[in-house]
Parts: sequence; C-alpha cells; structure tokens
Amino acid sequence: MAGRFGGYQNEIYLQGLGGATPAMTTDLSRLEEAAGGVLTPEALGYVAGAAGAGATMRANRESFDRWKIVPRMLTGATDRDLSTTLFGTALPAPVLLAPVGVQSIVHPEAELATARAAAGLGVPMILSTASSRTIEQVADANGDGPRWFQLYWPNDQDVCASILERARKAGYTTLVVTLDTWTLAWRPQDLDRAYLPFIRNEGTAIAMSDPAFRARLEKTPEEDQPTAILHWVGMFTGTDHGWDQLPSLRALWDGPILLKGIQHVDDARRAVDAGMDGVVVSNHGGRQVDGALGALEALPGIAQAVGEQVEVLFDSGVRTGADMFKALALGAKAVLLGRPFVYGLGLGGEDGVRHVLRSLLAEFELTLGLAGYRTPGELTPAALQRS
Ligand SMILES: Cc1cc2nc3c(=O)[nH]c(=O)nc-3n(C[C@H](O)[C@H](O)[C@H](O)COP(=O)(O)O)c2cc1C
Ligand SMILES: O=C(O)C(=O)c1ccccc1
Repeated sequence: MAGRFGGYQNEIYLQGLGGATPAMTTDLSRLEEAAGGVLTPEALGYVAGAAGAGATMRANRESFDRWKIVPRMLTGATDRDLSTTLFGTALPAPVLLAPVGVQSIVHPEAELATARAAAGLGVPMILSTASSRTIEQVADANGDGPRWFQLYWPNDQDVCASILERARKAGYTTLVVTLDTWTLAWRPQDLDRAYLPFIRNEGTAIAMSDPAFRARLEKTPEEDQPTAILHWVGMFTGTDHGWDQLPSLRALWDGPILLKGIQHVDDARRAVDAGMDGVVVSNHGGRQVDGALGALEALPGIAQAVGEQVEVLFDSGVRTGADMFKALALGAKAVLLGRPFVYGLGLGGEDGVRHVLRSLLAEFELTLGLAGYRTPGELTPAALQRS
C-alpha cells in the first residue's frame, strides 16, 4: 500500500523522459477552468454553479484557506500508508467519490466510466439516486470495487423499499441519505438558462427502471415520458421528512447508514440518537443554502461531539491533497470528492476520473509525508494553525 499513490509523481516524470506530458492538468484547483473548454455551457453551469450569489461556495474555499499546515521535520515519514477502515472494511485511502447525479451531461459513458475508474483504485463510489445509469449497470461496471448508494428519500415507501432492495442485491453495502436537497435551491446559473437536467430525462435511469415506480404510472415512461418524469420529480423533491421517520428507513436497510448534509452539532447528535452509523458534514458544495457557513467551519465541533460514536465524513470544497490533510486533521475520517472528479470525467472519461483521483492521492501522500506524518490516523488539529 505504501507509496502506491505517491508513485504517480515518478510515473509522470518518467513519462516526461519519453517526451510525454499528462493529458490534463495536475493542478486540481484548475480543473474547472479546463473543463470549461469541453463542457456545454449548460453542463458547466450546472456542475460549477451554486445557490444564490455563491457565498456558501466561496465560504467553503475561504474556510480551507484560513487553516494552515504546520510541517514537522525529522519524523521518519518516508514510508507512508494511506489506508483506513470504514465500517469494518479496509479502504486504500480516506477518500470516496461523492454522489453526483446526471453524469451523462458531462460524458456519454457517465457513471459507468466513473465506476470503472473508482474500482481500479479500490476507491468507493457513492451512486446517486439521480444516476444516468441503473443501479445494476453501474454495479456491473464497478465489478469488485466497493460501492455505496446515496438515497434521495422518496415520499413513497414502496418505491423506497424497491430501490433499496435493488441496491442491496447489486452489492451496495452502505447507505448515504442526503437530507439537504428535499427541494432544489435557487440556482441562478440554471434558472437563467431555464436548464434542469432531470426534467430533460437526464439522471432518471433508476426511477424509470424501477418496477415499484412504474407500477405508479398509468402509462409506461416509454409511452408518456413527460408524465413519468414529473411523477419522479414530485416523488424525490418537495417533501421534507422528519427525524421520527428514520426508523422506517432503518427497517429497509441492514448495513450502515450515514446522513449527508449535517451542519449543526445538534443534528449530528440527533443522528447518533436515531441509531445512524455516520454523518457527512456537507453543505452540498454550496448548492443549497446560500449564506450558509463554510462546511469546514462545522467540522471540528461535530467531530468532537460525535466522532467517538459514529463515523464523521466530510465534503464541500475539497480540491487538493492539502485540503484533504486539513479536513482529516479537523476530525473527518474520510472525505468525499465532488466537482473535481466530474471535471475529470468531462475531460477524459474513465482516464480523466482516474487521473484526478491519482493526482489527489499522490498530492495528499506527499503533503502528509512532507508535513511529518506517516498515516492519516496521526493527524489531529495540532497539525494546523488558524490564521
Ligand atoms: C453536478 C452535481 C450533482 C450532484 N448530485 C448529487 C446527488 O445526486 N446526491 C447528493 O447527495 N449530492 C449531490 N451533489 C453534491 C455532492 O455529493 C457533494 O456534496 C458536493 O459536490 C461537494 O462539494 P464540492 O463539489 O465543492 O467538493 C452533487 C454535486 C454536483 C456538483
Ligand atoms: O444538483 C444537485 O446538487 C443534486 O443534488 C441533484 C439533485 C437532483 C438531480 C440531480 C442532482
């Protein structure tokens, strides 16, 4: 395991001896700019866009910038090991691919390319309910790779049960229930273009292939697509649930359940009280509540309050290996990578996602070692200074 990710650096330099340079940038903070050259304006606006005036998305980055790494010397950190364990399963590194719907808007192979790249590295992929491919197709492409499933909690218990049963049968082990997007926020980038991918039938594969969902329709989606899409949108958005409904979800899923979108320490405590196995501290990449706090600001308090009892994961604003280092030092057990892998997918399909993941993990491994640490588990807030 040691050196497995850092080796990407040597590989790139060695290829340089033969005159080759990487197909896309190794500066992960510049991927959005690069993707701007290949995505349609609608797709770029959808992926890169945020809620409102973008204040939360900017706050996500500002909160990373406020923390600085304080490197230690002569610690013998030459031999690193990035591996970690989540819910009893070993992972090669503390990173997962965040659930991202409608991937067909950036690349024709969509979630299948992502699933292949993730499986090749042993990195878990979290499949979105709003996937452009079915649960079973993505599982096939993912082979023996680890896979988690993200639920947009439908307001129809039969459809919910059917989707979760399909996920279980297809080998998804862990459930991530996203709570922060029970309706879409005000998103000017999309509103100005009157663009919404899923009402154009992007990202509806799971619902359209679901027997319980189809049973709700008078005409099949093939006969009357607009009605089917409207029914789907109504089922997955517009209804907030309550804490008292979590037991009904628990009854439908045997494996670990995490709640995604947790930002208040009291909600993290409620998740623990409700018997959940983890939380994802996240503000959805600034795509939901504009004016909300930078997600990293919420992390230390939540990690302190519940980190001993459940797994605390983090996303929103992670762009580089240094960002991973900071989130782990502030209490995350692992991070979810969001937009950067989507840009990699748009730029280069499966190879692009692989490049982004390998770059992130190589940079993280080098940062870890050069700051004086051998393993992610050694990181604590003492590795950082707030400025
Ligand atoms: C295009 C796009 C689609 C997304 N779709 C979903 C989704 O279907 N389910 C979900 O839980 N989160 C979704 N998210 C949120 C991500 O899981 C993650 O929380 C967010 O991207 C993290 O922020 P970052 O991209 O700034 O790192 C989506 C994000 C983007 C950019
Ligand atoms: O765009 C999003 O952030 C998102 O979560 C979503 C919601 C529904 C369908 C596709 C993506």
